[in-house]
Amino acid sequence: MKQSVKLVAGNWKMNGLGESLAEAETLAKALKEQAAACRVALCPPATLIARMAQTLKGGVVEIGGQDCHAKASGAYTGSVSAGMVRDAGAGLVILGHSERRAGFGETDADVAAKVEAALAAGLEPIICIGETLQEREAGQAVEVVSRQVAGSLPVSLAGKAFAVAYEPVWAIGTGLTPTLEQIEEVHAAVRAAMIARLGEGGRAAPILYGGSVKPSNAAEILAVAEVGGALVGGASLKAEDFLGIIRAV
Ligand SMILES: O=C(CO)COP(=O)(O)O
Repeated sequence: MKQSVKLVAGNWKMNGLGESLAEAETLAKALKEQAAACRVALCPPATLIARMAQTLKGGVVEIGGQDCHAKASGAYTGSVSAGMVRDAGAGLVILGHSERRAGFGETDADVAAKVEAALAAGLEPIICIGETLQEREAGQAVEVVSRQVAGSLPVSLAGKAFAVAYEPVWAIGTGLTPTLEQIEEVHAAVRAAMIARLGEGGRAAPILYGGSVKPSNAAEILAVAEVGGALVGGASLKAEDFLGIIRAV
């Protein structure tokens, strides 16, 4: 099976003010100097994209947004379009994170519309999917992520640069992770759903794992079949932890 180069992306979420900004900038500068065997991206809050793009200029570390609106412009107070995210200096954008699905009511159709907007703006989307604890316990994890892939990935993605991130909701920020067998099972199902949706165009895009990734578990998780990288939350705010994860690839 064709595997693209691994991608390790840090999702800073709504962090990056005061002390956490100082720490994040230290990390960004350390990353710039670091040779990595994988693609590395940082996804700061929208207000910090331009600043981080400046800090990381000339290096290999990429920048991503955490969301964008589905429309290109207009009367959408408080929103930021994909074109604006791109213009600020990002090349990627996280879409459909479970915190947006749960907290802002985003549906698969909303996510698919945002993916179209991201592609139109020249951004590489990282499309997040993942089951809740209740769904996992009901034995529905594979069914849920397969449905999310079918609903959140527009067919126009075939042949484009993008990634899918499998983030079990119950593993985010909890310190809990699925077993390696569970990760392998879901990633295989996600790949099958991507191929069912996009044909051959669903074969190459990396499927990242996200949820309590840290230096101590990164190597074993990233070695699982079909794990094409990691989407890292908490540990991406600490230089030592994020660098440890990158070294583990
Ligand atoms: O939500 C995540 C990344 O998008 C994962 O967060 P944690 O790494 O903090 O569990």
